[in-house]
Amino acid sequence: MTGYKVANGNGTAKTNGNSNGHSNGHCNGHKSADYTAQENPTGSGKIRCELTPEELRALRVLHEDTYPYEVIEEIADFITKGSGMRPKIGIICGSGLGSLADIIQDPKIFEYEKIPNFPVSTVEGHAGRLVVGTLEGATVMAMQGRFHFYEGYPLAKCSMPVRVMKLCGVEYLFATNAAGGINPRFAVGDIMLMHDHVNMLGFAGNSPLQGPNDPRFGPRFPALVNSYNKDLINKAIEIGKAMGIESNIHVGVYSCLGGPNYETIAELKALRMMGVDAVGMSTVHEVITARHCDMKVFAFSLITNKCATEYSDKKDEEANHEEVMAVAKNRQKACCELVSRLIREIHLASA
Ligand SMILES: O=P(O)(O)O[C@H]1O[C@H](CO)[C@@H](O)[C@H]1O
Ligand code: HPA
Repeated sequence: MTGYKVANGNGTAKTNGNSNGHSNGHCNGHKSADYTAQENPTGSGKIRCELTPEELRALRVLHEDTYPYEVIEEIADFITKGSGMRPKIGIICGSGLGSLADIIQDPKIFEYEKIPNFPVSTVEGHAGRLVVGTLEGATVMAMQGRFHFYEGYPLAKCSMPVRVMKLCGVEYLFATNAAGGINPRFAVGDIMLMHDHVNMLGFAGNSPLQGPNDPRFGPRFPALVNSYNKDLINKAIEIGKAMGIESNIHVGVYSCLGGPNYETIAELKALRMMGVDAVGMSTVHEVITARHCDMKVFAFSLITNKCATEYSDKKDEEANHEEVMAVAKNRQKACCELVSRLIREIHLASA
């Protein structure tokens, strides 16, 4: 064993073995990739200048996770050239809410696996396609499938597509999610317009903006008060009234936890005491990234389950992804109408 550890980009550490005979402690003049020379742990005192394939792979994974401006630019070019469009509105579809992308007209579809340097979706209810087209006259791009921290992606990678959207020309981010309702006034199927968030991953020292800051995206220390656009919230409330679903629309605070496990009763009680109304495992890092690069943000949670905040033996009070998906499917029509009408207003106001 050479005995040192490299992060593999999934938050775990791997120990590299000296299995292929390359780490022999000699400089052989071979021009290798970018790396820091290590003192040879075999004790010969010489510097080892060649990386093992495992080390190179680990470095590549780390590099992929950093997504420099130029890489994001390449992805954005791929999408704008491939679609012939510079979309103005970006939509992220929550669990079971992929139909928000199905209503896009004249769609150009990009499978994530065919987009260079793009991660892949691994969660049921997240198809893994980027759809570019028009909706209510506005140019839009929608992520039918988002990336979550619990899938093993670092937060910067989870929200990297928001920067792609920015470089494609997007000015407005619409982020949607399925969430558990903690506010006792919320019913399953209600929609909570997000007006603020509690970033539990941030409390734990994790941010999509960690690492060197590239000022071409935004400032080192972005302010997050007023992250959720008040005009859009007010317009959405008006639209809710016009749709006759006023009593199912709330304005509240969302909190993102790491997942994939759902919360304990004690955690839910603590969140409620902190003023949280709905809980999920996404969205917050996307909003932070969007605000960092000065996008206007509108976000909502579809309440797919009520979170129990008292101890009980009842199985039906436990959250599960099948229920989340089923409720989202039932409410997709209302969610699509809300989004379409709001996009129409934005489009008309800017025409
Ligand atoms: O936030 P979205 O992607 O809508 O999904 C929510 O639903 C899943 C749990 O059922 C979690 O991924 C949670 O974050
Ligand atoms: N907790 C966390 N994430 C969720 C929930 C929940 O109850 N429902 C949907 N996503």
